[in-house]
Amino acid sequence: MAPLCASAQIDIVQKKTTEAEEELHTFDALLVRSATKVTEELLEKMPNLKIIGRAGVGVDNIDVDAATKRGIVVINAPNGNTISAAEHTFAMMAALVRRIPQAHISVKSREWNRSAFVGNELFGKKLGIIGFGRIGSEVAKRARAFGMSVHVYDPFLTKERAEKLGVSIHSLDEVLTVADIITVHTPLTKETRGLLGTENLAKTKKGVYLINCARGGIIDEQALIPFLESGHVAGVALDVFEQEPPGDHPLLAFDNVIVTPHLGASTVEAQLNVATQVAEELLHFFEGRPVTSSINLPALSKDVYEKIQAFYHLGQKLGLIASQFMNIPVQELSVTYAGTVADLETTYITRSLLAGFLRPRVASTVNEVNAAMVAKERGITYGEKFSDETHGYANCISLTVHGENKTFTIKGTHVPNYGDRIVHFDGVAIDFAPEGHLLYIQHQDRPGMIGKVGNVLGAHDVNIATMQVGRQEAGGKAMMILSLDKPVDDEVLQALAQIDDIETVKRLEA
Ligand SMILES: NC(=O)c1ccc[n+]([C@@H]2O[C@H](COP(=O)([O-])OP(=O)(O)OC[C@H]3O[C@@H](n4cnc5c(N)ncnc54)[C@H](O)[C@@H]3O)[C@@H](O)[C@H]2O)c1
Ligand SMILES: O=C(O)[C@H](O)COP(=O)(O)O
Repeated sequence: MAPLCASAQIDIVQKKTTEAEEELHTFDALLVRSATKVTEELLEKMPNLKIIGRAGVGVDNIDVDAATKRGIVVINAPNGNTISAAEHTFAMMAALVRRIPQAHISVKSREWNRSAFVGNELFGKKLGIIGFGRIGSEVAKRARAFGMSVHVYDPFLTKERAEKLGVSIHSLDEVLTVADIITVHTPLTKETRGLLGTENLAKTKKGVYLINCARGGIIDEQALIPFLESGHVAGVALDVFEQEPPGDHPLLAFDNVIVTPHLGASTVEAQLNVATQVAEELLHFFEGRPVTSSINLPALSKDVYEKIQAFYHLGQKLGLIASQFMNIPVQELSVTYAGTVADLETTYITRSLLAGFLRPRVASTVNEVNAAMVAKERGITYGEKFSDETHGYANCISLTVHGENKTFTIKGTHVPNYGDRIVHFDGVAIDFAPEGHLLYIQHQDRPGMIGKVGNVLGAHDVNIATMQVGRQEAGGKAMMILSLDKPVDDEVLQALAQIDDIETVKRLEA
C-alpha cells in the first residue's frame, strides 16, 4: 500500500464493502483479497469503478466477465505470494505424514503417546502435482530436495520446462495411480471443479495422502468422506474450502484431516509483496501507463507500451472516424498493418481501434478491455492482416469497414515528432490530422467549390482552421476535409448540401 499512501492523488478508504454502501458509487478503484466477493450486483452499485486490484493470485472471487462487460480492468499480483503458498503446502505435507497437529494436541493435553504417532518419510515417495504453474513448480523444487520423485499432470506444461525442473509429465490417470501424495495447484475453473471427485479418487493408491492449498472445490469435499471412512485415503491437508469459513463441516470430524484457515499467502513477506505489486500497478493505470498483470487485457510491458503508444492513439482515431463516416450497421472490420507498426504488439492497437469504432455506437463505456466483447455482442467481427504496402510512409494502418452494400477504407500513418495523419480516405489520397471538429464534403471536381463552401461557413460564423482537398481524377469524384474551430449544426450541414455539385456532407468528431 505504501505507493498509494505516498500518492497525493489517491484517497484511501479501508472498509468492508457492506460498511461502505453509501460511498460505493464514488470509488474509482477497488482493492480486495479473496474474502471480498466482487459480484455483478456490487459492480452495479459502483458506476465509477475503473479498476479492480486483487492483492493475490486467484480471481475466482471476482466476476471478471461482468467487470469486462463494463470496461473495468481487473489486475492481480500473480507471483507475490508464490513462495509463501509453496512453503505452506510443504509444511502441510510434512505435518500430514508425521501427524504433527495431532501429536501437538496430544502433548498439550498432557499425554505422552509416542506409538500413536508413527508417520511416514517423504524421502523416496512419489509426489503427484496437479497444476504445474508458479506454486506447483516451487513445490516440486522443495520435493526434490527432500528426495521425492515428482510426477506432474498439467495439460499446458511443455516437455522442456518439465525437464528443466527435473519432473516427469504424465496423464492425470497416471499421476492418480502412482502417487503416494497428491497436491493440487490449479486455479478453480469449470474444468478443475471436482477434479478429484468419486471417479478419480477411486483411481488413487490405497493409503494416498491428499493436499489442497489451491482452491476449495478442486477436491470434492463430499466425495472425500467415504474414502476417508474406508481408510483408502490415509490423510488430507486442506488450507481452502468450498465454503469459507467451512462451519461445522463433516470433514473436520476426521482425525486424519488437518486444516488451516486459508493461510497460504498469510506471511508478512507475501502480503508486502502482493500489496506493493498491486498498488504500483494501480498507480500505473491512473497515470496512463501500461499494466502488466491484467486478467482481462493482453499483458503489455513498459517497453512495448512506449513503442505502440502512438499507434494506439492513431488506431483509436481511425476507428472513431470510420464509425461516424459509416453510420450504418456494419458486419466486419479488417485492419492491415504495414511497415514498422507491423512488427509491434498489434493486438493492443486493434483493440484500441475497435474501441474507437464502437464508442459512437454504444451507450455504455467501451474501451480496450471490453471492446472485443461489445463487438461480439453486436455481431461485428474483426481481423488483422499484415502487408508490405506502406504507400511510401514508414508505417501505415489501414481500416476497411464492411457494411451492408457499402465498404469504406481509411488509412493513417504516424509521423514521429509531427503526429497522426490520415493519408487515404474512401479511395482518395489526402493528408489531414485526425483531430477536432472535421467536416467531410464529397463533390464533383469543379472550379469554385472551395469558395462556395467558404462562403456558407463564413455566413454561419464558422471559422476554417485547415482545408485539404483530394480527388480520384480531374473532373471526377473529389473531396474536402475541413477542420473547424467549432462543431457545425444541422442547419449548416443542410446549407452546404444545397450547393450544386456537393453530394455528401458529414460531420466527423475526432
Ligand atoms: N492457499 C492460498 O492462500 C493460495 C495462495 C496463492 C495461490 N493460491 C491458489 O493456488 C493456485 C495456483 O496458483 P499459481 O500461482 O501456481 O497459478 P498458475 O496460474 O501459475 O498455475 C496454475 C497451473 O494450473 C494449470 N492448469 C490449469 N487447468 C488445469 C487442469 N484442468 N488440469 C491441470 N492443470 C491445470 C495451468 O496450466 C497452470 O500451469 C490458484 O488456485 C491460486 O488461487 C492459493
Ligand atoms: O489466490 C491467492 O492469492 C490466495 O488464495 C491468497 O488469498 P488471500 O490473499 O485472500 O489470502
